[in-house]
Amino acid sequence: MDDRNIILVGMMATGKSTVGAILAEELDYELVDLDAVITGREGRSIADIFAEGGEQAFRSIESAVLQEMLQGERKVISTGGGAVLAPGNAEVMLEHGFVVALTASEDTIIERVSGDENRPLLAGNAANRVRSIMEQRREAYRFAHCTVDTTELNVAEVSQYILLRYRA
Ligand SMILES: Nc1ncnc2c1ncn2[C@@H]1O[C@H](COP(=O)(O)OP(=O)(O)OP(=O)(O)O)[C@@H](O)[C@H]1O
Ligand SMILES: O=C(O)C1=C[C@@H](O)[C@@H](O)[C@H](O)C1
Ligand SMILES: [Mg+2]
Repeated sequence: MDDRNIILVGMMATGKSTVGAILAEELDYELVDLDAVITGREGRSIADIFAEGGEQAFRSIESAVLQEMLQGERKVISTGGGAVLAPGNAEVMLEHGFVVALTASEDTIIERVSGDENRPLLAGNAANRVRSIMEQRREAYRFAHCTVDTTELNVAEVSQYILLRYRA
């Protein structure tokens, strides 16, 4: 039986947290939601970390927690959408598990984030921010071992597909 970690990367609202929870349950693996670990340890919201230290402060906490959480095996690690950005993080993820990139169409992401106030990078016109961030990150998720387009799949279907690929 394969004990490698499964690491989910991808743009905001592609389902990393939701699908990660399903996978961890199915495999009886430890669930690590990076955003939740960061807010739990910091005792403040992601929005507050951004407001108080800027995006750079958040990114350095995120990289440190990521590298720590990647140690060990039998974990499902749902990363935040920008965890792939800092130099070296992609390589360390590839070394420590099976990396799955979740994608979705621009319109799908815009619909999934509507009404959610917890993403500081989407402050202002969320639809325009999603378009511009997707453009900036066009190549950022391509390093993954496999990619799943979630636009037409429900979260159970996404999880089943990942399990098939993981066990193959
Ligand atoms: N395949 C899917 N079909 C329909 N809705 C989905 C799907 N995946 C996720 N969602 C919905 O989209 C929203 C965002 O999902 P989730 O929080 O899991 O995304 P995320 O990738 O963890 O985002 P972030 O990078 O901001 O942490 C939730 O309301 C979730 O139910
Ligand atoms: O895509 C991003 O840069 C982010 C996604 C979220 O998961 C959080 O990590 C934070 O809001 C930043
Ligand atoms: Mg998440």
